[in-house]
Amino acid sequence: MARDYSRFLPTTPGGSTRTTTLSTLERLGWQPFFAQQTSVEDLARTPAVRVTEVHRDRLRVQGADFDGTIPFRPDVTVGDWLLYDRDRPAASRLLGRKSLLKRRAPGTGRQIQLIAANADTAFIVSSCNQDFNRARLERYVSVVREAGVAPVILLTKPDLCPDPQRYAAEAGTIAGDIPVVLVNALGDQPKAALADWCRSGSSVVFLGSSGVGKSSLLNALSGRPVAATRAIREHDDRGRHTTTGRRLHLLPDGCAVFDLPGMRELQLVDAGGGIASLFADLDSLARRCRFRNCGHETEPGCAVRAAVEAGEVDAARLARWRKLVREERFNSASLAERKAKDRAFGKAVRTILKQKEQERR
Ligand SMILES: Nc1nc2c(ncn2[C@@H]2O[C@H](COP(=O)(O)OP(=O)(O)OP(=O)(O)O)[C@@H](O)[C@H]2O)c(=O)[nH]1
Ligand SMILES: [Zn+2]
Repeated sequence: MARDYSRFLPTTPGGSTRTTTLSTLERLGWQPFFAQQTSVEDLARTPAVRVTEVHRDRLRVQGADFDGTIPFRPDVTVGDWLLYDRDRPAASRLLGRKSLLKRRAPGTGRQIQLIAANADTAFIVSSCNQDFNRARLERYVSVVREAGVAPVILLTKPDLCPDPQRYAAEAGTIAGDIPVVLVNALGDQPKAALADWCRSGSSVVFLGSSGVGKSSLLNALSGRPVAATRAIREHDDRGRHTTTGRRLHLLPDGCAVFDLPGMRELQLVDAGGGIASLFADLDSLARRCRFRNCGHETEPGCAVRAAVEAGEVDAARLARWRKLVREERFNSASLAERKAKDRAFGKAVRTILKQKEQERR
């Protein structure tokens, strides 16, 4: 990223360097939402900086005329805004987030991992081939909406498919208000096709399975190879995991793109609100079930099953919804809750064993 040297240039009469300084911040994604949390005095004392890279031990932060590092902090992720404290960088104030993508960390601890903060738009990328999976798209849409990010569905590889419109039509029925874009990630289409969302000062992220073209899209937008695509990585003896740091690429036209190697496949976490909004009809039907915790399977007085039987609700859609809700419940149950359940189960087992023991005597 080029430093902003405008403050070293003579100011034009009537103008001030302040506007140029501000525009550098705006290029980094500074928006009224963040400015509202600060004051002119705050900013003079502790300038606003954005976290543009996350490494194991440090964070790279960039501001209007600052580009440096601060020690790693677990409560901060790429895309966050901080008020940089020169005297105690590690104590820099974290500004409230516009959006936050997070996931359950893989492994047994299943802690929450912060992935990317303050993204405006998430491109949910899928290809016009066997990768296309409606349930998975719905899952992504739920996660993204719950995170406070606006979803856009991108369908890549239309050039390799005899009937790409079929995929676009199917994706269009997931939710009427989510834009669906067919785009060849390898050609010169991406810039124009994504221009509505990749505006100066906005932050976007590509999410989706491996191989759908996320790196290719990022490269197409930046006009040069910034992300190693799979075709290249496969010929690279250093292997696939050469770039593990998460970062924010600042494109020449002022749009910021998250690059999240190995983190783009999200597990549902706290996506309840997103699922409810995507399946609003089923969600409101479920409120009319006799039992509040109805599983919509065999329970009597189930309004959801009644609607399926009446042909008002598609059974496959109900199945996808149930799966999403189940997965979300599992992922969102805190570790403590799960431990409590395990303990209760252990206790029940011990009670039964004791009873059996007594019966035998
Ligand atoms: N023909 C065609 N090939 C594409 C398109 N998009 C991506 N590819 C190819 O598909 C392969 C995977 O693309 P990548 O951009 O590396 O995919 P990715 O989503 O970044 O993959 P991961 O980094 O593994 O998550 C590469 O060989 C690309 O050249 C497209 O729209 N059309
Ligand atoms: Zn029910």
